[in-house]
Amino acid sequence: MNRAHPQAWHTTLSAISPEIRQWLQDRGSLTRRIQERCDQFYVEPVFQSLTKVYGDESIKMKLRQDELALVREVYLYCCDRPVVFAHSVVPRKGLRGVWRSLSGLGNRSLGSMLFTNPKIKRTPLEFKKVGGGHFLYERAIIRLTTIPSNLWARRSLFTLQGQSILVTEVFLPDILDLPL
Ligand SMILES: C=C(O[C@@H]1C=C(C(=O)O)C=C[C@H]1O)C(=O)O
Repeated sequence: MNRAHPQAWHTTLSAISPEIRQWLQDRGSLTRRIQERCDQFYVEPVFQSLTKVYGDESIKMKLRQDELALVREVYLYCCDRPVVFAHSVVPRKGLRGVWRSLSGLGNRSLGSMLFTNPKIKRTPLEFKKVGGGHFLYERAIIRLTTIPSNLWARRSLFTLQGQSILVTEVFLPDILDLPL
């Protein structure tokens, strides 16, 4: 726990199970990792809007508090079970630039964009355990029938020609039912 900033995201993981660690620290495409372990993978978009960013995301993306960004939220499913809740943020200027195709992505995985262009660079992953009251937790649990007390989340920036998209993924309990 970062006592100075209890709300902070961490660049290292400690005292967690090897199973969830393998998911959290894998820097490859999460979509592809799930597809390799699940025959019926699909993406379900649940929210997309030009809105103000949440919490510390404005600091992370160097945006003013009142600046609008496109927020895309999806669940990644294996069969009929949600295994990841993803929350992605693109500043308005990025929407007019290199990330303009994001708004029309629909139920295609964002990973199909991010991991096919070698010019896209990714920052190191940050991790955080989120619980009641955190906006990521409150939104991630909407599709869950059994509600855990907290969930592991990770995030990183993908940057192309100086324009970034912040991708945050919240790992849902059923992800641990997939083979490692
Ligand atoms: C970044 C990836 O894309 C995944 C799909 C997303 C989407 O479709 O919005 C968002 C984040 C990821 O869970 C990936 O597959 O690694």
